[in-house]
Amino acid sequence: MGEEEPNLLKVTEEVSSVVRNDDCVAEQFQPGTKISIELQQKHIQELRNSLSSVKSGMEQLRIQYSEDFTKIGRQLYILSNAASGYHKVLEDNRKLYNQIQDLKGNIRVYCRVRPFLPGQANSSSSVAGMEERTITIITPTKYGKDGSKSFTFNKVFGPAATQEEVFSDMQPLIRSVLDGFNVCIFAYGQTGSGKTYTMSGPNVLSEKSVGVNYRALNDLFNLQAQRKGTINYEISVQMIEIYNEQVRDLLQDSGNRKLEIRNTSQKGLAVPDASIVPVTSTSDVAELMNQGQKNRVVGSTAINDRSSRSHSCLTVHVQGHDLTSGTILRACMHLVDLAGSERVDKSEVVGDRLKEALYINKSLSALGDVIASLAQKNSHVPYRNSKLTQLLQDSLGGQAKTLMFVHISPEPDVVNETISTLKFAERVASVELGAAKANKEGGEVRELKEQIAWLKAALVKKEGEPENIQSTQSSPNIYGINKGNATPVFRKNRQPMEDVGNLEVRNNATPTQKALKFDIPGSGILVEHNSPNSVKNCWVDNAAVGDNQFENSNSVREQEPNLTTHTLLPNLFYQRYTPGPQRGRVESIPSQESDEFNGVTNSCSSDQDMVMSSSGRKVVGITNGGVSNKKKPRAKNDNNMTTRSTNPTCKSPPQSQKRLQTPVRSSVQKTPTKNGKQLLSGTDGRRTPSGKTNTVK
Ligand SMILES: Nc1ncnc2c1ncn2[C@@H]1O[C@H](COP(=O)(O)OP(=O)(O)OP(=O)(O)O)[C@@H](O)[C@H]1O
Repeated sequence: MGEEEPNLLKVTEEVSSVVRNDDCVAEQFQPGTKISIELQQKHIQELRNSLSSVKSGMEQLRIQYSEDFTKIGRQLYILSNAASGYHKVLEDNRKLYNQIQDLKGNIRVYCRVRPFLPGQANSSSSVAGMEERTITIITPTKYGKDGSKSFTFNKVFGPAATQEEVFSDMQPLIRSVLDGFNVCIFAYGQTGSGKTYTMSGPNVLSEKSVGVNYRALNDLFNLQAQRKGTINYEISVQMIEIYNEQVRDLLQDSGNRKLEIRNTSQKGLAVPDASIVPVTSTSDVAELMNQGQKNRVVGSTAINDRSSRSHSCLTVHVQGHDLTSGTILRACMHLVDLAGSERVDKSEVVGDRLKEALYINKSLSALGDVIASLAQKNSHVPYRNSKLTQLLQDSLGGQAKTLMFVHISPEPDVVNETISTLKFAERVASVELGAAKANKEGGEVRELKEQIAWLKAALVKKEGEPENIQSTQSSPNIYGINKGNATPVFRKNRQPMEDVGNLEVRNNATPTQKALKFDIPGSGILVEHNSPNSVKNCWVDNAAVGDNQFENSNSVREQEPNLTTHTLLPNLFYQRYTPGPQRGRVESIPSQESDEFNGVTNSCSSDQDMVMSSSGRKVVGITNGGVSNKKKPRAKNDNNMTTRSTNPTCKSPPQSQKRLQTPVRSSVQKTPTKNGKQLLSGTDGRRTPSGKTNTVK
């Protein structure tokens, strides 16, 4: 404690001196300092106040902004909704437009613009603008005052469009093949504009870059699997090319022979001799496409180093069997990659390439002529001027759903070609084909086919009999079928009813069947020219077949010497007996339209097409025309008629056949006479459109 005291004193002294000093200072500055401190305090207070008011202002602003943002957000939301609604409306409009086009049967036209290729300067493009359905091209002044021209199509795809986008837009069309509609998609455009890219893909394929062909089949397989429980589908493909006006099989690697495009043919194939390969998976398809692409003729030109020198066509055949209703549907889809039109001065081709170019241009110009005729609704359409138009005849003039994919290049130096391509495409879009029809065959048609099969079998038997028809007229057993062993022949040659219903020719068709060429109802028509006696006994043909059919039957036969009667029969028969309101109508083709008629059957599904042709717009239906007209009054005498099918020895027909037999049997029991003469019945018991039965003398 003694030590601490001096320290304490020292500190106290120091403090007192500081206080004194301060007092002195305060005394020195007191008046001004006090004022300034007060001022500063005041300013500080003011600053504080203004800070807090700024703060509250800021808070208000923040609230205001957030309210505004919320409002803007809401409005944006409403706007975006409206925009998407607008797009939906646009999309709906497009769908409705497409539906109208479907109903009118317009050929749909999609346009795709190729991007600039790597290494190309892309500073300027001839495409001035694109919308959903419109494309505007910058034109040389002669095409328009404002230097641009617009074209409208069903859909326009810009250079950035992916393969997937392109495919998804045409997917519904492609899918309709499984509902029995024939479909044709063909890629058109100047050389190097991207047709092969769209249809097949680029040279090196990836999952993303594969084209329509592969995607289409893949999609069909998916649907096939989805519908497995209800419909059984069989899918097979053909791949051909038309090179220098010759049709070649792309699925045959060696010894490729020239094929013919048929007017009517076995199984309704347009090119029956081309390989047809069943496919069940995408790997099958990939393999086939590789093979096909490998076999396709390509060559290098100044415009495209892998230019297709041929038109190629992948045809997908579909047959579906509805497990519940029993309905059979058949349809086919052509996927066509046309060779590109080219100006030979630009493509700088010589020799073989030049020859190819000339063939390509010639066939494309034939296509142009066909389109022009169709657009003008001319009665004569020159389908037969090229193999290409023959192949596409059914799609361009038939009841298929057809889509043309027009391709253009963006380079300004080909703008003239671009414009003529787009003009052509506009013309194509104006062609109305009439509503497409599904190739479905319901129970009634199948029933009739079964009857034919049965009758055909009876005739097979009859052919083996020594007696001719004339000599047996008075006998109830006029065909003597009971004398032979009808049943085994019938059964041996008869195919399962389901198959016969489709009237397909099987490879196991026996020589006996082939020998029937002149002796079945359909071929009985042919007999008329050669054997007048026989025709009197042709109890189906004369009742309903017009003269033109005789001619056409002959022409078919001349062109297709190898066709069996199985092929001829259904076509001719179904021309006459079609279900529905057109049933029983007869084709009458003016001679100047022979082109059209000859090709009308160039069909994916010939039976059905013949059915359709009787109701199609190109066919003049004359119910009472031709021979049938003459025979019609005889229908009144049904009860007095006898018929081949009265033969009691014929083995039991299919269920449906029994129905037809009934009136015939009763006619046998009644006296088959009129005016004291015995009559040979021409009735087959089938109803004519008027509900009467067909009869012939
Ligand atoms: N949409 C596209 N995206 C990217 N490249 C494309 C597109 N379209 C085409 N190409 C490329 O452009 C080139 C020419 O295309 P492509 O061979 O398909 O033309 P083309 O119309 O079939 O020609 P040609 O008629 O001479 O056979 C190819 O290299 C192809 O890969």
